[in-house]
Amino acid sequence: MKKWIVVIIGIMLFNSVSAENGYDLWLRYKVTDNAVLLQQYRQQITGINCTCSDGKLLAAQQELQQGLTGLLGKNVPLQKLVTNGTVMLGTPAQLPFIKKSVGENTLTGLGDEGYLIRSIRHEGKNIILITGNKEAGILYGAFHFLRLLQMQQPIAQLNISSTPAIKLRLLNHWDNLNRTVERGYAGGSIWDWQRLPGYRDQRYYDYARANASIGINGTVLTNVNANAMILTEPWLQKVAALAAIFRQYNIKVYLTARFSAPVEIGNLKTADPLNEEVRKWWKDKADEIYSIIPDFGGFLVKANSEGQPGPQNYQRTHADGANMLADAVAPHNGIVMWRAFVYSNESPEDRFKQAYNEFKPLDGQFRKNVLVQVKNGPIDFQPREPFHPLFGAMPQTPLMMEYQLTQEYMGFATHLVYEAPLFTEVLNADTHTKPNGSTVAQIIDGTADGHSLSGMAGVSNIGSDINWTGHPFGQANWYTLGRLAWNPALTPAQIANEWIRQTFTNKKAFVDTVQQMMLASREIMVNYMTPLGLHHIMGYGHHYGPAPWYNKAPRADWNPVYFHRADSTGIGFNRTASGSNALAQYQPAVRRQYENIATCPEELLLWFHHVPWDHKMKSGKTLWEEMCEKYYRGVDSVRWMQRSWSRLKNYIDEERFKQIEQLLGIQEQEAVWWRNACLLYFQTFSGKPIPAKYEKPDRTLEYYMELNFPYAPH
Ligand SMILES: CO[C@H]1[C@H](O)[C@@H](O)[C@H](O)O[C@@H]1C(=O)O
Repeated sequence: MKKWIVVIIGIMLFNSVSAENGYDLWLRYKVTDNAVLLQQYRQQITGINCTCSDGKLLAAQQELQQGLTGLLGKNVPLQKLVTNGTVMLGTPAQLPFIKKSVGENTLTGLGDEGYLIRSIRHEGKNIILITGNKEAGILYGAFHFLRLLQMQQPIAQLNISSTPAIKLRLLNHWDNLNRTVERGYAGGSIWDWQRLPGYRDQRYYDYARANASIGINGTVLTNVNANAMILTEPWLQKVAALAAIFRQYNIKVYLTARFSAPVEIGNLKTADPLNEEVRKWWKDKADEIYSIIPDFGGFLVKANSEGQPGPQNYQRTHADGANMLADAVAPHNGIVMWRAFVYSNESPEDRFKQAYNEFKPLDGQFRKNVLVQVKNGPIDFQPREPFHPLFGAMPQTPLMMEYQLTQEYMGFATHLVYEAPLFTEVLNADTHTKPNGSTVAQIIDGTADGHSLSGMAGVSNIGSDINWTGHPFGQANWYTLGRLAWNPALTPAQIANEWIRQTFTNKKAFVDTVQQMMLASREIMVNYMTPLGLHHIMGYGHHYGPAPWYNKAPRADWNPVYFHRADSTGIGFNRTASGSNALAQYQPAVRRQYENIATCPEELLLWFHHVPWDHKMKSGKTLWEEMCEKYYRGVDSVRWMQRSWSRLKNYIDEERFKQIEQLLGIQEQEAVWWRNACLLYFQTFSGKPIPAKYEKPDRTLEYYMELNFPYAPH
């Protein structure tokens, strides 16, 4: 009998230690597994003192108590007394000693969301002070403090101050009201509309905690391909229930506004933005929304793009449309994010150019509370794109960055692709629009042109899967968005390091290996999918797997052949003056570099040039040989990731180890698929064989051309 009890308890313990499904994201708060450090932490942290008067402070205090109790493996009590090791939370207004101890200037510099974490002496005791002018800052400071412990950093002499560089740090959900998610690969939408507002799922709290921990302060709940129903009263009540939860975590809710809503749900005959009735309808609608959700953030709008209605339906401009909505929300301090991802109904000669052509002339015409939201590149979230030429081209308008966390063109939730290198590559690009510094980062953080409104958004990769993002490493992309929006100067290595230590373990061998994998993963994907500036050669519609041969789409610019333009003379899209001249949209310094085939970075070559197959590359190889080399290297590198991962079995739980092992297995097969399909197809133009030194494709081009999604050659 006794033996059985021991066995059962043993199994329970084993399960509680080993059951890891990724739900906790990077907020695991497991007991510190370094005995020396644990002892120190236990002495340095003895209790929490908080003058909690407000929801955000309460959230900070709860998180600290939960986190510290977990990390220290003992109860960390709330206490009124100040003792050695007290973690004290409060604003200078609540704790007047702070002003003297910290200094007024330092406090002013923190703004509304910044924080200080300091080891100080107070009432003769050594305490850790977490303060900010507003409760929001303290919440962020509390999460930073927990991060230090999760990363096993020293906390003896803390003197940390931090403020966000970007004001609006947002997730964009492409979630539909029927709980499907456009381009979502991690299950259905986490918004349980049917049971809202009555049922407040624990997931909403955990979602908010995760976002707050990385500084995300807003979420657009609904798809940009919008449904006007969300703006009706019963749905707004559901939104209000979410807003009530998120508010405590300093997260505002935003909605997408369908431009034709006045017609669809308002019974008007028109949605013309200059029509008085229409304008009044939106004003009344905004008033109604704010009466239900007093801190509503505002609207995100996709208009006159891919069939969505917009002001151009009435011969009005994007500025007319945006300003009408901006006027409606302005009395409530709301904002409008108007997307620049537009392309017309007819196939353009070069889709690259359309956003710039439509928006640049409107610079200066938008209201103060409008931001134009621009995708990182000119086409559509490809594995590599040059920076969008609108960055720097509209100095009078705050431009907001839109990244895509969900991996629509990067292997869905199947491939391990860490996106931080892609994001920072764009941020660090110099637009050359100002003599003294005008990187994309400086454009979007508002410093280049003196805008106080600034923003960065990521199209969410979150769904109802247990681990939120489908692929366990998808969490890192969500994590990255928040951290980069807070501080665009962070490097991919820093962010990866933080994420790995919190999500898995601090063990050096694991951290080093996984960090290397993550940092390499984006370029690896580029190599096996679209090396040397190839783009948009994926399967039509579903966007999964290679289909460079496809030419049957209803419009030319949805066809891969439109983008790669391979023929017997060469491959690539000529966007120089002798071609579409899209390069004219960049500043001369950028244009000159890209338009000269000798100075154009090879990684962007086929974005801008139609290059002969025997063109000599920097390596001395011909273009064709180089292309083969890249595709083969891409596959080899996935195999390297597999080998690296296989050595890590003993460092983490079996569940996540196996998941990632299996996913890497599929990624390897699909990298081979991309490589073979693309090279076999392009070979029909290059006229040269795949060099004999490489492993031979074991399938024919016809085989790949007949594959139909979702059937991949596994
Ligand atoms: C929401 O629609 C998406 C569409 O599904 C997607 O394929 C493309 O990336 O971009 C569109 C957009 O960004 O509006």
